[in-house]
Amino acid sequence: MNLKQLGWESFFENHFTDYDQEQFTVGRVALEYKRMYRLFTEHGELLAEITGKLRHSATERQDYPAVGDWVVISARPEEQKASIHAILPRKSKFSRKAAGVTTEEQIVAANIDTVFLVNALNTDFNLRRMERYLLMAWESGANPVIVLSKSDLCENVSQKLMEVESIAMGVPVHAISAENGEGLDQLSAYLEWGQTVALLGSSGAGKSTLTNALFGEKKQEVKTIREDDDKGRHTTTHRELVLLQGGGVVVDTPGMRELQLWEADEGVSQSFSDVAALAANCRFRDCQHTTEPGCAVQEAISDGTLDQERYNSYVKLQKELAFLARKEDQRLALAEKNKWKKISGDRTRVNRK
Ligand SMILES: Nc1nc2c(ncn2[C@@H]2O[C@H](COP(=O)(O)OP(=O)(O)OP(=O)(O)O)[C@@H](O)[C@H]2O)c(=O)[nH]1
Ligand SMILES: [Zn+2]
Repeated sequence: MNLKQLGWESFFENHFTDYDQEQFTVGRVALEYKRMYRLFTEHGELLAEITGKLRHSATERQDYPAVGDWVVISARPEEQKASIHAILPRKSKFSRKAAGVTTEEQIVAANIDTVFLVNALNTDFNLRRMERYLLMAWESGANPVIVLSKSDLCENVSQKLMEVESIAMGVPVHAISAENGEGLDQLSAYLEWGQTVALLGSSGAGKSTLTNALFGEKKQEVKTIREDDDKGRHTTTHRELVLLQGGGVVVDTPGMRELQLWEADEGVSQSFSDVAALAANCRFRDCQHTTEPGCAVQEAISDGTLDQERYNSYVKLQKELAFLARKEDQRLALAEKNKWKKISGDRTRVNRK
């Protein structure tokens, strides 16, 4: 496998120079099991475990490898195995709140260049949802592209395109149909050699159909490793990174389907830069945009330049984010405490020797 095709580039290379090049090489995580990782490497596919040292220094879930991560490994190609020593810094990442009572960050996929925000042009069409997806995309560090699918089922595509462009804030918007192939060629620019693409969108939006239409015949067969377990020998074919022939990589993880909003402060200001620009013109610095005199936001709503629903959506997201931030603060305090417990625990063990 060619590292460049897998998405290896100077960003990662620069970080890899910190490691001994004689001893280590790199791989990209294609699938995550409970304790094992399936990696794409120069030596083909390897099955890897993280070293005790890495496990020991990991205090949070995000300290463990995720699909799409580039990891520093020592490879044992003859056994088709490897050990993961470190995770290289992530260029972008999609996270979600890990299930449970605490809001721990769980990384769903890392190092995505472009994310297709897929929304169907029929009954699925919902600007408020698109705003949320945009927010997640900005927050992730990947470049969003809005894909309006099922254009064959829509009578007024140009009207819809205009509506979307009003909230898209300069993000490219493409109307496509996997059914009749319309617009598909516009997407190929994002799928060049070495590029990593992911798709986000609600169930039924047409992600799988689009994936098949775009990549169906391009999927590269990956030589599978046979592995032993107590049930005997078998081969797994499922991968969450899909390699394309002559192209890049598609991330296809179930986790992307369940994404929730996570700490998206920066995303809010980018997605709602129109609201932020208006708010800067309010007479009072601390204007709450409710009943204050000289409120530019309320003015814009009443003269129709700002859509009331868009503003409501902004307020709602702000509230959700404030709530998440409070939970996150509590979680960080706890993580810090646990880290110190772990460190002082180590010291106790050392002292006892
Ligand atoms: N008419 C038309 N139907 C489409 C198009 N793309 C997808 N569909 C149909 O929409 C339905 C849902 O498509 P999927 O690709 O399974 O949607 P998905 O987003 O992958 O859904 P999940 O797997 O639940 O996340 C299927 O019945 C598709 O045949 C299109 O361009 N035109
Ligand atoms: Zn105001």
